[in-house]
Amino acid sequence: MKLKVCGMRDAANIEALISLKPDFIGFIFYEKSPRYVGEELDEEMLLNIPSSIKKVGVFVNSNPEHIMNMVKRYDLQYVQLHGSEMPDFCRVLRQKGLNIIKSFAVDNDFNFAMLNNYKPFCDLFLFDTKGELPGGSGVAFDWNILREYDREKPFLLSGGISNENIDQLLAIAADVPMYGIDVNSRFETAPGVKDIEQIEKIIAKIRIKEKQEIEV
Ligand SMILES: O=C(O)c1ccccc1N[C@@H]1O[C@H](COP(=O)(O)O)[C@@H](O)[C@H]1O
Repeated sequence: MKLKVCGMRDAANIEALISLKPDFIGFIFYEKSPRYVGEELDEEMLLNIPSSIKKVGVFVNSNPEHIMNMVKRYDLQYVQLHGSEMPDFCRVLRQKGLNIIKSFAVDNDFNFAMLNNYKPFCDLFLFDTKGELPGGSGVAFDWNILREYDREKPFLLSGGISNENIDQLLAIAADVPMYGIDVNSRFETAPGVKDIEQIEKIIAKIRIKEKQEIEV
């Protein structure tokens, strides 16, 4: 199971996170977020992140020119579209060579059939909790609804994931295989600053579960 750690911007915190080798690091380019990268994100430092760790830019209903500029400036390998972007928007960006993660706001009434039009134009889906904010709410949805998903397109799970609910999540993942999880606000000591010890703990839990599965 892959791990994405989202909402990073502090250089020392990013350095510490890199040593844990997450699969993805996310940077929020949504100005209204408390985790917004701002204008002072260190380009040089981002360019030095090992290529095995994929850099993801998170955008909410941004225009394609801005997205392309940020991709080039920070050498982003993925864009996460976390607003109400339509399939054609994903298609246009993907045609420009970008890897697309499209997020969807999920509640108990979520209709998975609406994903069909997105499938040809996305690399990964991301299921987050529906709420008043576009993302970063720290609230989980009832993951049992994932059993209704056909899993034709691999997905990341997000929304309020923490060390308190990871065991429950891993139990669901045994029935509903997921590409990875995306952790964010429940691991923060301050907006945009992650508690590295807590990240180490969740990685250990994921790895123990994977080891148990190999042994069975
Ligand atoms: O984190 C934010 O502030 C944010 C703002 C706008 C769009 C997405 C955002 N983050 C994404 O939200 C989910 C869930 O985060 P949380 O664990 O509930 O805090 C995650 O995918 C982040 O990438």
